[in-house]
Amino acid sequence: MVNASKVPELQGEPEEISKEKAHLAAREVNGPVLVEDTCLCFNALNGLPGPYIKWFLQKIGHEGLNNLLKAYDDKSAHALCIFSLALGPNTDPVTFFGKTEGKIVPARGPPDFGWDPIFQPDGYEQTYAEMLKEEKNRISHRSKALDMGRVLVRHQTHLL
Ligand SMILES: O=P(O)(O)OP(=O)(O)OP(=O)(O)OC[C@H]1O[C@@H](n2cnc3c(O)ncnc32)[C@H](O)[C@@H]1O
Ligand SMILES: [Mg+2]
Repeated sequence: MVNASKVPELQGEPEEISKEKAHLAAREVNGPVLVEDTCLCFNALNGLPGPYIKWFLQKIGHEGLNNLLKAYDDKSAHALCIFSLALGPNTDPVTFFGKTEGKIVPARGPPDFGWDPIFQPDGYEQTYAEMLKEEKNRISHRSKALDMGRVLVRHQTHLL
């Protein structure tokens, strides 16, 4: 387990942040690490809040996030999950990710997990929060990232 306080809060594009975080964490533990980050990217805002969604959610909540898009007709967004696997401090981390397209809506459904109530995936009438867990897991950014991870590991046996 890495002491998260020793890993600096990085800024930049999601993939760079994830890779650098894995690299720093691998240096800290002097061994292999797998890091995961989740971004919520508003297309009208060129991808923001993106990797900073945790802080935006904490500070302005679901209503504030909806308000950020008030000035725009485009409410589309994507949920992005990025994993980076660093086998050690001296190897380049391998990154895999998954993306689910959708739109930002006024909160609906149980408010117990993150921004689930304000994200409605394309092709669905329900928000992530209104879906059954199994249904969300089937289409989620995270499950797509893990699918890509499985494919990568299968094709790169030297990773194991
Ligand atoms: O800073 P770290 O240690 O990564 O903490 P974290 O895992 O809570 O933070 P992330 O940046 O990875 O997550 C971004 C935010 O998105 C939320 N979140 C993550 N996965 C989500 C999902 O599938 N649906 C809704 N919200 C999610 C989570 O609660 C955070 O507020
Ligand atoms: Mg995280």
